[in-house]
Amino acid sequence: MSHASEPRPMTARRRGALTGVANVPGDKSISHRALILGALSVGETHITGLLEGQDVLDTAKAMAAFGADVQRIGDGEWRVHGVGVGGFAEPADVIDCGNSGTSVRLIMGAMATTPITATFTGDASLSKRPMARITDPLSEFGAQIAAREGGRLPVTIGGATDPVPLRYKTPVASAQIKSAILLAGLNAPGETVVIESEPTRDHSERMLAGFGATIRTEQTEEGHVITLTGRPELRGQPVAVPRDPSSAAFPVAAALIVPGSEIRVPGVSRNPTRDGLYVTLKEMGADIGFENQREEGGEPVADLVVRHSPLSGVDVPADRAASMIDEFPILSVVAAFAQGKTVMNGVAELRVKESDRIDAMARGLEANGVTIEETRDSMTVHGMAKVPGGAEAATHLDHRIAMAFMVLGLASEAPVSVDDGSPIETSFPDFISLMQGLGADLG
Ligand SMILES: O=C(O)C1=C[C@@H](OP(=O)(O)O)[C@@H](O)[C@H](O)C1
Ligand SMILES: C=C(OP(=O)(O)O)C(=O)O
Repeated sequence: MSHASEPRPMTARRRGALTGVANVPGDKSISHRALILGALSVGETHITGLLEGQDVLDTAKAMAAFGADVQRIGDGEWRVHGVGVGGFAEPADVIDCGNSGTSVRLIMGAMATTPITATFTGDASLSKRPMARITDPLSEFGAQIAAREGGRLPVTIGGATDPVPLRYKTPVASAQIKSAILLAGLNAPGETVVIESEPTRDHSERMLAGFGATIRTEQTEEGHVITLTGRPELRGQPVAVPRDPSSAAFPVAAALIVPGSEIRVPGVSRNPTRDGLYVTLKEMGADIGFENQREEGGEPVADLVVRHSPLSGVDVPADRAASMIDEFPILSVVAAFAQGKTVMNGVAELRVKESDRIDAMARGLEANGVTIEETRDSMTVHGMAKVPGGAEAATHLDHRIAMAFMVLGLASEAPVSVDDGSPIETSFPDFISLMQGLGADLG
């Protein structure tokens, strides 16, 4: 699918308090994995609550291209009949992953140990992002790789004919690297082992176990060690996707900084490997309640109740970064309204997301009157009683940058604009209507 949509300028303005219920979309990470594991299973996977954002739709289309039967049967309700581990067919065309790092990296892993060839492309943002972190370990399984200079897309992978299992220590904390290796390990004989220095989101491990793989996680002197036994027969499963804590972060942040607000965000995943933003906001003094804590679809979930709160700046430790890696843009907006400074440590990975998120936030916040300092792997935001606003921020094809600046404009003195809000489609297609439903003036 091609995503060369027209740029969509957007503006957000201060108005009254935000109130009501925010039904945020299904979790993006779990949605991708439900489709991929469904495609690698025998029998039917019935998915409810799937995020129907462009990133996930690109994964669905790719799974059909590799031979799975993928059907949409209603709002967020999908059915996948898979081909089984090692059963992928060679796609007839190039696999265009659009803006989605998760799609391209996990799918490269999923096909790399099957003797077929596939070529992967993406949009201008994805074409700048590093892929050698995935293709290097995949070549150790026996896959043949051809990539553009610097290991960028387009990448062509000739899957290994006789894959060998891998023992691999990830060079950076990344669930995408871990997941690509585990998915490749599915069709290698013996045990594939991934060692992480910091634990990253564990949806692949939870879901692989749920689909019938033998997988275990141990904390050893080497680090966080995940061991998968190859060549399982995965069986299709029902998957109820919980709501995405990374998407919930935007209405939650807006309610915290807009005076008088009180909102409810039901059914949000509270997976501890995704919880760093919420831990940080509580430390800052945020009034967030976690009601009706329960288990849904193998994940802990809760209903969030969020009220406008006076906030104080904090130091976010580097070892928390992986558990909130996509939330730093919106945290930097919240930090602008806190008393004192907020220091975000160990965030170098933000430089290789859909945009260089440190640079994108720093330039946009500065333009809107906020003082921010950056190093290669840290960001410091100086909070202020009144945030001026009044400027446009560039979003660089990055949905989280676009949503973060829209939230800024809901509480700043003057309106805030972005040059292009169209990337919001990738992860949160109903963002504008959901925020308008809470009383926000944006669009
Ligand atoms: O595995 C996943 O679903 C994701 C992992 C993270 O990327 P990295 O693995 O590159 O940190 C995150 O930023 C991305 O939005 C989703
Ligand atoms: C980094 C992100 O996604 P991806 O890597 O899948 O493009 C994100 O959603 O913030």
